[in-house]
Amino acid sequence: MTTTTEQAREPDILCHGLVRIFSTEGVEVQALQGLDLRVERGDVVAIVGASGSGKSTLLSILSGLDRPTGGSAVVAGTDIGTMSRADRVRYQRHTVGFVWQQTSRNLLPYLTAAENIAVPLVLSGAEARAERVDELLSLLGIEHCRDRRPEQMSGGEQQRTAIAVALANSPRVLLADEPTGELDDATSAEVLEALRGASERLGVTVLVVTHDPTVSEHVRRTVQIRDGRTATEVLRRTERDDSGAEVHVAEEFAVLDRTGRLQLPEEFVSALALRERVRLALETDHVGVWPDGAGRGPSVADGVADPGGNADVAGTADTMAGSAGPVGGAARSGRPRRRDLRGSGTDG
Ligand SMILES: Nc1ncnc2c1ncn2[C@@H]1O[C@H](COP(=O)(O)OP(=O)(O)OP(=O)(O)O)[C@@H](O)[C@H]1O
Repeated sequence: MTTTTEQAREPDILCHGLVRIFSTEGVEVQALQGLDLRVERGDVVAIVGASGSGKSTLLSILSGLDRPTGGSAVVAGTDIGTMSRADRVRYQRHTVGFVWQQTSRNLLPYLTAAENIAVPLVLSGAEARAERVDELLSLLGIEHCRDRRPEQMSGGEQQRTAIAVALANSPRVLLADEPTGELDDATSAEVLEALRGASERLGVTVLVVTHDPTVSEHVRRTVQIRDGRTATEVLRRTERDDSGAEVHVAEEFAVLDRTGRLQLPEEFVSALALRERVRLALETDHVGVWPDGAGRGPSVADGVADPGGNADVAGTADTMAGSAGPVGGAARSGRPRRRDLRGSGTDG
């Protein structure tokens, strides 16, 4: 039996080896290629990645609109791959809320903000609806939009109303696909802050897919997807420096999956012209990676690595903690041409 303490520790989103293959006219596209992701309860996480990397496919699966071809996805204790049709309705009504990029998908155009927020409450047979509508209008700072239809609101107000609709039935997880895609920078910031505020006040877990470069100012964790897999993560925290001033620190990590695979950053691959095969060596506190054919890599016979003239791309136990920049950091002395990703950078 699962105890309350164990439940509190369970992540709200747990994906293992998630695969989604689309087949159209005999052509197969692997949109997700064994994606692993863990999001703790109450976290706000941004998913970023190039177009076609699999972000929307991931969100469709987590929202119960699509099924994975392989692997598993468990959201707030519900296994998405095995749920029945009835489970799905319950799941979409009570466990997850969604916000899409297009307002037309989020709000009914002929209803006011208050009426839109009431719709999911009516569908689920909730009581005390008027109080809940008031509470959400106030939480999202849109009381002034109560009696306005979407066309009478700004883009940001429409998206904040959409967040209120998504939160109406108190879901554990809020999924947002490009919620700021049609907004200017200032309005995007308002919407991202609204998501963060909702998480802080209600404890809801938020996963937001975005191209918005300013997202880093609003979330503590950004996960990058590349070719259908989680590739790197940036974690941010606030610290005090020696003079007591507040500084924002960002660290970049590579993601190591359960089978030990990790993706090297593109910059590293191109900097050393790594192709097809690389040489690896286990050192006392890190793993070295050398181009094949460099001629000076680790000796297979004695297992001793010779880093001279090569770059050492991996870090210590935390694998690849990097600086605030895309990738890069201070070189260590005594190891020529070495680019070390460890160490903290400040981004503000
Ligand atoms: N229904 C589908 N049928 C066939 N291929 C699909 C389908 N949906 C997505 N794909 C393909 O899967 C891959 C991942 O698509 P997805 O929409 O998840 O990417 P994305 O990262 O969200 O991209 P964008 O940022 O442009 O929205 C792409 O190659 C896409 O063409």
